Amino acid sequence: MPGGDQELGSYYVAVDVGTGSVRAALVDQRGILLAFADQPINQWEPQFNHHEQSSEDIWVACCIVTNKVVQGIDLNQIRGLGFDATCSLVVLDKQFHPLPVNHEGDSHRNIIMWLDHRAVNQVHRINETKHSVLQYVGGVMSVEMQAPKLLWLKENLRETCWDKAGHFFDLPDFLSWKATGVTARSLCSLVCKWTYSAEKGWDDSFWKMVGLEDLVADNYSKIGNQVLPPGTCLGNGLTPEAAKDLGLPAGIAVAASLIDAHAGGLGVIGADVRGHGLACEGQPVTSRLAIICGTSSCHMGISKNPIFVPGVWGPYFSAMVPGFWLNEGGQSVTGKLIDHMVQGHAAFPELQAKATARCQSIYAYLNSHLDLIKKTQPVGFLTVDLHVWPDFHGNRSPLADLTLKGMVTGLKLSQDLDDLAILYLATVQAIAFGTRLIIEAMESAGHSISTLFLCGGLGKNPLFVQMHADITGMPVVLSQEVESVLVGAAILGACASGDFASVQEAMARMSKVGKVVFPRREDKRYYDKKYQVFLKLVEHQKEYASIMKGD
Ligand SMILES: Nc1ncnc2c1ncn2[C@@H]1O[C@H](COP(=O)(O)OP(=O)(O)O)[C@@H](O)[C@H]1O
Ligand SMILES: O=C(CO)[C@H](O)[C@H](O)COP(=O)(O)O
Repeated sequence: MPGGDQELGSYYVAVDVGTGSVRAALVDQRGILLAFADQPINQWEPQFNHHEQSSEDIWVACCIVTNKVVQGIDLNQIRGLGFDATCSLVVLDKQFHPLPVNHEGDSHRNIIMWLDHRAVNQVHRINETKHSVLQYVGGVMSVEMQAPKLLWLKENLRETCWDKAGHFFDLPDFLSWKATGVTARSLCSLVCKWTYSAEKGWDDSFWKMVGLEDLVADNYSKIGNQVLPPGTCLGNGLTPEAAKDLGLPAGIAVAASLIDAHAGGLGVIGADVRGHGLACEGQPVTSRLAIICGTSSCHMGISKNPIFVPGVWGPYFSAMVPGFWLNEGGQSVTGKLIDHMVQGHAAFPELQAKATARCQSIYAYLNSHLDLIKKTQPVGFLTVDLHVWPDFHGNRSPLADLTLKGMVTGLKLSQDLDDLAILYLATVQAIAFGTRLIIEAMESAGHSISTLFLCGGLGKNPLFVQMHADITGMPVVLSQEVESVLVGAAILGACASGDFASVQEAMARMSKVGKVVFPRREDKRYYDKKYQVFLKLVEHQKEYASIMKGD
């Protein structure tokens, strides 16, 4: 009986390809992780703002982790496989071999990563068209989406890449193709990153207007002309060749995949919240905002009707939860920014040595160091005169301005560990203020959000979580399973296997509330003042730019 306790022996394999590593898990029908493995993946930055990866490397990493998580179990118990991955662009030739996305002609590096900002000129021209598809990406297309990257390849690598290309995949779709041989794309990737409409399909006039008419002429075969809802079972399931690579049984169901943030959304947003004293209890699921915080942060809010939020991606129909519209706010670098600030500080070697001596992560060490130096005041008050604007890689939402830069005000001559810890705190706070700005934009356009569901690597950082609660004034729910993105990928595998009738049913069964972190209301006045400063920072940055532009 699907979903019944007698089937607790049915397992799903979930694979999550993040920016920095590939993770896999063996997950049961209750959404519990029985085994976990991870493997770092290579990134190349051949020039500033060019970020590349290798689809071959990534597949090898997927195989390493899946082989590990199924060790010692009866493979007959595995019912389905689900993939999620970052929304990076994979380029293959007509025989499905990698093609170079770089001037060096290195075909091993055949992925333009999501955070790559090489196509600034191209996205600017796309936005100047004011084409109606732009209404569905928050009004302004991001340089991180696929159309500007395709145009860049056509204009810069015509002979070595563009003319030879047979297939452009979003990374999640590349993985499902590799596992099944099916080139169908997921509705999630095409709607969110490629301007496809769940209701109207491709818009020929857009591709012609931006100079990519060759994709239309080919009936979109290079970018996808068969589109399936996430969780749909693909073809005949896992091919014998992929089964051998992954260490899994041939023929098991493989799901149409999801972008990683969307898998995180599925993994957390549908949990039963009864008994936790949360405002969203008894309220529609649209009162919940999933925030997936890894290298970047993604703010996933759903609605029954389309909501147009300037500067926030979407509305996207059925791209995450079937039947719901999705708005996706985001911050292009969050985990990456924290790492950048901490690792670039003069006291970093001292921090590393002290953390290693205590067998702690550098972040656990910094958090305990802040607790020491705060004395009797709340820890957040240590940044009364140190403020950060976090857009070191442009602003994704809600300002949708890739020219914005990072700012720090309140620097001193000291370079000791206290100084590093307080800069780290101010950076974490700045990211949380960015989330507050995104939530305000979503609410003023019609969303009504009361509760945050946070996951991703930064969910392991209690300071990051508490600051998000304090600064937004909303409770933050953490899932029982820290690796909630993998629960989302497992939900896909479970749906593809036919064990659940719908994504909603699988979400309700497999995502579970763990810890709830409530805001410290007594600190509200302080954070409201710091938020005023935060808003001034960007106002001033724009003034500086305009002064420098003037004669
Ligand atoms: N144990 C930890 N404590 C605090 N922060 C962590 C921890 N582990 C990871 N992080 C943060 O999470 C970020 C990576 O998150 P992750 O979800 O693994 O990223 P991605 O999916 O983009 O590869 C890192 O940049 C780091 O700042
Ligand atoms: O654009 C995105 C989702 O739509 C993500 O930012 C991108 O996929 C990278 O994710 P992560 O920071 O978890 O590696």
